[in-house]
Amino acid sequence: MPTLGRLLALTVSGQVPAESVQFTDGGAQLRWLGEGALEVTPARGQDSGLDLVLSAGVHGCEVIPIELLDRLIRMIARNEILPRARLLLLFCNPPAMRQGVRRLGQDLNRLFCGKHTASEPGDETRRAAQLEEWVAAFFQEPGRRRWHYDLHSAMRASVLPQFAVCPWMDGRQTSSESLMRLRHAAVDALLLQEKPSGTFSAHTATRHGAEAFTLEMAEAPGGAWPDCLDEFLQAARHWIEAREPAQPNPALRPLREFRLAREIVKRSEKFVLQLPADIENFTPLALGTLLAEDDGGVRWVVEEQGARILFPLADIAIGERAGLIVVPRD
Ligand SMILES: O=C(O)CCC(=O)N[C@@H](CCC(=O)O)C(=O)O
Ligand SMILES: [Zn+2]
Repeated sequence: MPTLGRLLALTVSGQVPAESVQFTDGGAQLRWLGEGALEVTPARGQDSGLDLVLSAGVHGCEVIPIELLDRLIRMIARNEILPRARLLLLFCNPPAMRQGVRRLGQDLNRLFCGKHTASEPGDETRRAAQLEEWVAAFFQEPGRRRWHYDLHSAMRASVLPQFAVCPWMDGRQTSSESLMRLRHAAVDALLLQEKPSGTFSAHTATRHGAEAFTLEMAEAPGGAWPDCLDEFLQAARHWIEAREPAQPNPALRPLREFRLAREIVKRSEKFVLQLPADIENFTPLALGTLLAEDDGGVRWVVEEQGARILFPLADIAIGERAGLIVVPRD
């Protein structure tokens, strides 16, 4: 296998590869761009006109997405997957990956869309700028299809095991093909964001017009690898090979769509989340349930029909998100 197929090991060990350009046996070019970044160009005559970014490790503790991307890169390097798309493959936050933590300084996934320029300079702001530069160079050619899947893992069980977050965009339209693609990747639900944000998928969607999603992959409790992760790998392989599903699989249930109703934000040190620490994502919430309390008698109570909790987290700084209340989309 070309040594660049070991991008994850190179990234974690901080090594610079001896050769920055290599070829697979099938003639695809692998080009190391810098720490954690590999560009793949299909063999001559194989390019289908798709530019695909797959990223993982924005949060260094989310190991399942890192492992999924590593597996795909190795399969490409071993010529087991023959790319028919240009690929930009990114391990986004090497220092946090080395330490196995979500973040070392600032949350990298809040610094895109240029927000790094207005933040305290540090490793994360520099990395966000670098990732934005690589993406801009990658998406340079007009007229090509642009997709980005930023792989995450919510680090807790979920009633709907795999889900996607669609960033807000002015006049956003999610095509039926992109929804079908998510369903084929064993994604159960889609959350549509209602306002601009500084996530990586928001950046590629709003700045480069890419069809971009944050994908929250299922957990593998106790190392038990659920089938939906293999289904995702199979779908990702098809994206890389530019093979669209021939026709909708009638066995697939439609994607369940949700929208953000409210964001619970910690306002003071007195903030207390009144939910079990191990509550699953997408747990239904009864009307009137007390979710959190904060200074000055502030009470977060469920007021929305069909509400569910997403990303509950008590251990956060003041001003940060402690959870999302989501509701089914009409
Ligand atoms: O906050 C959590 O519980 C972890 C899951 C996570 O990292 N989610 C992403 C979502 C990004 C998006 O809204 O597209 C994040 O918070 O960055
Ligand atoms: Zn994450």
